[in-house]
Amino acid sequence: MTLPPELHTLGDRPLLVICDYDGTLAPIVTRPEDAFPQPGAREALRRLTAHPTHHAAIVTGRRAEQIHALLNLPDLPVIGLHGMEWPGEEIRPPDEEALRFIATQLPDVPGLWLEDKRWTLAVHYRAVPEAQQANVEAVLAAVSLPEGWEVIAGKKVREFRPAGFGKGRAAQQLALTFPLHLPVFLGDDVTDEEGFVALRGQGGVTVKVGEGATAAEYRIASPAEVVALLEEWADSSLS
Ligand SMILES: O=P(O)(O)OC[C@H]1O[C@H](O[C@H]2O[C@H](CO)[C@@H](O)[C@H](O)[C@H]2O)[C@H](O)[C@@H](O)[C@@H]1O
Repeated sequence: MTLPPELHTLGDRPLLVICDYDGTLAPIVTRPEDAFPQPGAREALRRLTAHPTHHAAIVTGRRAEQIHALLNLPDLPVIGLHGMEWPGEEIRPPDEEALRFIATQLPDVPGLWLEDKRWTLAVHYRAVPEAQQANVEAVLAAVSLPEGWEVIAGKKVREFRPAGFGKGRAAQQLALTFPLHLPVFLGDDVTDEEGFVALRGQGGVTVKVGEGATAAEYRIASPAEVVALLEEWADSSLS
């Protein structure tokens, strides 16, 4: 494993380590309920959460409660639903009419399944036969959106959500909450690109996990490499 050398020496500021979950802390698998953390991820995050100077947080497209169930780290802040859900904050009621309107337009294709997150709707097509996936993408792109809604692309998923959120805003807000810390954002998916752009604008460190075009400054290969970095940062102390 050869990690970008700059990531070993991030300077003398305490770190604010912001991680995405799927594809970053857990390998991508067929069924979201089977996406268990990469070995070592939980312990490294536990140590970062308890660290005297560094901080850690998760920013995810999932519901925060799912991440808490998977990681079992109650003290680790989790921002869920692409920035809609913040620890200790009341989330506005879901727009059920908008969700119904979207659902009525979805295609009935074998293998397609809906992940109802109450506030957003993720349409997964990983199990649709490969030859039909481009067509499914086109149909999902043509769904007529309720006012104030948007659709975002992820790995074999399209997610319908209220506009005005996103990982970029979430990462920015976290960075503003800890202005003395150096924000570091690790993510693997298209939705993480907003986070990379936002934090590059604030002098943060951005790390893309895996292949694909990216706005991140650095790239590493896999969740196993994420764990190696988290362990190293959890070991680091400021002199
Ligand atoms: O922001 P994240 O923490 O990365 O969450 C993004 C989405 O992750 C999940 O779906 C993705 O991972 C699944 C498990 O590996 C995979 O089966 C699926 O194809 C991927 O799209 C999750 O189900 C979504 O709700 C999240 O938005």
